[in-house]
Amino acid sequence: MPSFSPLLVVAVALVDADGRVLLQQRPPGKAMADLWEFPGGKVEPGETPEAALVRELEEELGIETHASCLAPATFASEALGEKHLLLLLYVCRKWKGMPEARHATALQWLRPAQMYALDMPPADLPLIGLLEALL
Ligand SMILES: Nc1nc2c([nH]c(=O)n2[C@H]2C[C@H](O)[C@@H](COP(=O)(O)OP(=O)(O)OP(=O)(O)O)O2)c(=O)[nH]1
Repeated sequence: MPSFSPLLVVAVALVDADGRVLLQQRPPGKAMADLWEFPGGKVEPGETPEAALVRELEEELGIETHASCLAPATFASEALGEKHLLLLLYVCRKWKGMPEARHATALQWLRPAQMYALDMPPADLPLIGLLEALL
């Protein structure tokens, strides 16, 4: 019998005043180590996607934002091992604080077109063109 076990993940394109987007590098020892990703993470049971993203941004980058500053942009849908990843991507242009790499190996700001040169998770690749058109 076919089964569907969704993994709900939220992520964000933080966009600065120059139209550049923040990516973070996943740390060694984690799944997809060293790949460049949009900040975010799994939605916990009982959490709204927006609350999860506000929480992840505080935990991972030490920045503060609000659900009203998160604009839904697009999504990715991709098999991931036994599960199926549903990644909701938001755009955010307003936050407080300077992002710092609390969990990631490194951070970088770059234009969507520059992302093609980086190693990113397979689910993220279709998102690049969409961000190029959007930003
Ligand atoms: N944050 C993020 N995760 C992504 C992206 N692309 C992608 O395939 N993923 C996958 C990698 C992981 O399987 C999953 C996110 O899980 P995670 O382990 O990073 O989430 P988390 O921060 O809640 O971490 P943890 O508590 O499980 O350690 O989504 C992306 O651009 N950003």
